[in-house]
Amino acid sequence: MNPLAVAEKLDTNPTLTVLGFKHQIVYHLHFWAFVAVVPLVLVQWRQNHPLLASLLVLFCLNAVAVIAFLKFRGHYFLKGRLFPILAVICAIYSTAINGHAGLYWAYPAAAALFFLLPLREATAFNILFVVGMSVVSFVKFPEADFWRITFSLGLTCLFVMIFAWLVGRLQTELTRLATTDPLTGCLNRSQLADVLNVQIQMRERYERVCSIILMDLDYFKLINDRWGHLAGDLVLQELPRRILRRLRESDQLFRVGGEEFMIVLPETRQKDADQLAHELLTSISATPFCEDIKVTASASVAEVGKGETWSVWLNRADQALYLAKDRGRNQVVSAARPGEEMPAETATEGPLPGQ
Ligand SMILES: Nc1nc2c(ncn2[C@@H]2O[C@H](COP(=O)(O)OP(=O)(O)OP(=O)(O)O)[C@@H](O)[C@H]2O)c(=O)[nH]1
Repeated sequence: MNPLAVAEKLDTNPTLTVLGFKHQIVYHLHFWAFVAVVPLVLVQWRQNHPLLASLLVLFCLNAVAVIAFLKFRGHYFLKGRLFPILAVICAIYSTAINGHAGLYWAYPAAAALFFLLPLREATAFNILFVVGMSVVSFVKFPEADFWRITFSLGLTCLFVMIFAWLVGRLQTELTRLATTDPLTGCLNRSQLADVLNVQIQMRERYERVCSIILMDLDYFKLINDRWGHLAGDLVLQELPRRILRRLRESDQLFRVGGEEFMIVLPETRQKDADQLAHELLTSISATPFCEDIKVTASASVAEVGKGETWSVWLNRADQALYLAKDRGRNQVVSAARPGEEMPAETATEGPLPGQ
């Protein structure tokens, strides 16, 4: 299967929805908080509370900046921390000067903390917040109210913390499911374009090299036909284990098709990637899979060229892989340099599995 054709459809991939979950939360919390707080600026200003009004203006400016950054740059700054810090300061100060009218804002502020900060940070921050609110309510309200406020705010924090913790776990699991292939544990195609684009930017900005290896098992259909689909699956599971033994931490292994894999090798020249590809093919063919299934693979190698898009880069590797298959399989072919054509070849059949 041509990985190019599939990766082209990434824009409509539901995986992006899972990966964009945190951005969505940050966006909506800032947007609706902005809508709610703008009228409060006027109210506090009219009630002659210039400091609180200024803090709220700062809060609104931060919200606008975060929304704009998310909309136009696709990221936000300070990990969204200014929102909870300002919200907490405003809620405590407002309770100190406005009494109950300020206290009501403590509850949404406490909840927002858990959705904007990492869980531990949010928990620590919320403990400080509840202590701060308790001190203010002890000074400001009758003792019965102090206890009510402390317990109700504490309980709200606990409930939201449990909810945020469960949502966080679900999000982690969903991200894992969305980005990895369940059979082999390799990365799936969902982030292929992003990963290649990062390497292209490194090439353009800092002249850093990067190569890819495309690898396709030979006559895999025959393995399925002869030993059964389950044995085929076992071969597909064993293959990444053999490949990963030879890779560096920074290398990434993708399953881009049924029996087709791609390795991204940052900081690796074509010559070195070519040598690695030969070693990988040897490690595949030298020892049978599942004790008696002899497997070979064909591979191609392509170093990223200057000014290339990821699809052109991948296409060069794809052409070279076709050539490796045409030349009889169980071999590595280096991709043509950018702009050059691959030579045409007449097909020769390689050894069949088990032979
Ligand atoms: N067991 C198993 N087989 C799979 C899986 N995904 C794809 N396949 C099989 O892989 C085979 C790929 O066959 P082809 O595309 O003809 O390629 P091939 O037989 O390897 O031949 P060449 O690539 O030309 O050497 C098909 O029979 C698919 O059913 C999988 O997850 N498990």
